[in-house]
This record gives sequence, C-alpha cells and structure tokens, in this order.
Amino acid sequence: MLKAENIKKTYNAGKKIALQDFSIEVPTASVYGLLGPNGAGKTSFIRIINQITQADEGKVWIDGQELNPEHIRNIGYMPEERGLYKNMTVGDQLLYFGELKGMSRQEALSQAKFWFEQLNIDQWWKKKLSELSKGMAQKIQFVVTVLHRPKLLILDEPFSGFDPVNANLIKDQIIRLKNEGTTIILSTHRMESVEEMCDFVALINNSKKVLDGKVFDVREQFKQNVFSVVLSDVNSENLEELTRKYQIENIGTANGLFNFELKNTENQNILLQDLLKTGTIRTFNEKIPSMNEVFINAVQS
Ligand SMILES: Nc1ncnc2c1ncn2[C@@H]1O[C@H](COP(=O)(O)OP(=O)(O)OP(=O)(O)O)[C@@H](O)[C@H]1O
Repeated sequence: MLKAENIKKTYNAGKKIALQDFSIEVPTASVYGLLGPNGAGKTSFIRIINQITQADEGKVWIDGQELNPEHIRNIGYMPEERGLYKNMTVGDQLLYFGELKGMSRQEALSQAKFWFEQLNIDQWWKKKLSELSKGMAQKIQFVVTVLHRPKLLILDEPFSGFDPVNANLIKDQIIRLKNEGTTIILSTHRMESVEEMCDFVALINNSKKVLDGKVFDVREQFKQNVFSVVLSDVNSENLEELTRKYQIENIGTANGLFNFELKNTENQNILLQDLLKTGTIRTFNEKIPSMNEVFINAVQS
C-alpha cells in the first residue's frame, strides 16, 4: 500500500542527516511497526508521508501513485504531540476536524456517533477538552484521527496516557480497522505492543534501516540456540556431565522439577539424547528472543 524508496532527509542545510537510503514496503491491511531509538529518524519519515516536510532524495508511493496532496484525505495521523483545542467542546472539535478532512457535517456527525458508542464516551459530546483527563483527551484524539475513515492510519505512541483497560479498547479498535482493510503504521517504543499487534516491523538506527520483515522472522533471526528445559527424575552424575558439556544458566528447582536454560553447541538430536540420559524431559523449547531483546541487540551491535 505504501512504498518508500531510498529516502534521504537532512536538516540544518544538509549538516544533520535524519534518514538515509531508507526503503520500506508496507502491505495493505497490515500493522507495520516503525521502531528505533530516540532520534533514529522515525518522526522524520512520518512527517514526509504526511507532507509536513519533504524528503531531500527518494520517493514515496501510495497505492502505486507518487505521494501527492490528494493523499492527505486518505491519511489519519495521530502525532505524539497531540493537537486539540482546549477551549472547544468535544463535539465542535470533531465536526471541525471532520470538515477539514473533507467530510460533510452530516457524515462527520454520524461517524462521531459511531465512535462514541465504540469507545463508551457518549456523554462527552458537550464537554470542553480542558475538562477531560489526559487519557480521555487521548480517546478524542483517536476519534479525530479515524473519523474520516483513512485508508492509511499513522499512530505515534497511541497508547501513552491510557490505562490498561483503555489501551486494550484502542488496541481492539486498531485491529478491527486492520481487519476491515486499513493499513496502519505504528511508531512505538513499547515492544510488547509490537509483538501483540504488528505483522511487520522496520527498525531504524542512526538514520538507517537496520532490519525489517515479519515480526516472527525478525525474532527468529536473532535466536541464539538457547533452549529452555524442564526435567524430572534427574540423574545427578549425568547432570554433572551435562553441565560440563553445555553452558547452563538460570537454574531453578521446584516440586521435583529441575529447570534451566542451555546453550546448544551440538545438533538437536545429540542434545536430546544428552537430556534423556539426564532425566525425564518435561518441557523443551527453543527460546525465541522477544522484540525487546531484538531491539536492544540490533541497536547495540
Ligand atoms: N526540525 C529539525 N531540525 C533539525 N534537526 C531535526 C529536526 N527534526 C529532527 N531532527 C533531528 O533528526 C534526527 C531524527 O529525528 P526524529 O524526530 O525523526 O527521530 P525519532 O526516531 O522520531 O525520535 P523519537 O523516538 O525520540 O521521537 C534527530 O537527530 C533529530 O535531532
């Protein structure tokens, strides 16, 4: 749905490079995580898509068409710095932003009504923004972003400020929108949200893409041949031998079970034979690194 090719973005007359040689492809109806440490270049890219700023080099296409002002109507952008009017009522605000995105008043009203029901906020229509808490205002910002039914939704830290119940409510709505065909770019530092929601990710570090792909494939790439094992009926002599042969860590015992992590240096069948000699295998799993571990690894290497 969105394709970016060889994007370069600099500031300060070319002295500060924010993005270089940055290319990604975001499939239709997917959640695409844009990850990277502070200052990596994520917001610069998002601002290019939103046409708030321009790339120095490279191109962006949406549905095969080079990015142009017409696309703005089909994009919903929720920036990290939320931008609502404090003294306007929630209702007026929604109608105003809806009309800005080209909706008729009637359309904006009916969409707003739909979202107010979805998010259980029916009673807020006449409240001023200044009367709402941070999380409540955040819900309104979300409705403003999705009101015009954008085909491309760009969410920058959408869960900050939400309690866990409301975070889940918004998460469910994002997934529902994806299932209905919306393409979503999610920029976040919360790796557990990435694991739960993203189909694909790209990780930017120091202005360059350092990895991208399906979340599971990316996690697989970083696995280190570490297995998590639980044994019972352990033979202590053979356990000593196992300890000599393999690097074993995080050992624990409980209820007659012996659990540990083991770095495999053999092929898997030999490892299994060695474990069978040591005890009864209760569980045996290869450890797939979390996105948090992938992030730290990729950024520090
Ligand atoms: N308007 C600007 N003028 C000069 N430098 C800028 C400007 N905007 C961003 N930068 C610089 O470009 C780099 C990338 O910034 P960007 O905001 O894209 O990072 P980010 O990945 O979104 O970071 P964060 O996770 O902290 O939001 C940073 O070094 C930043 O200081």
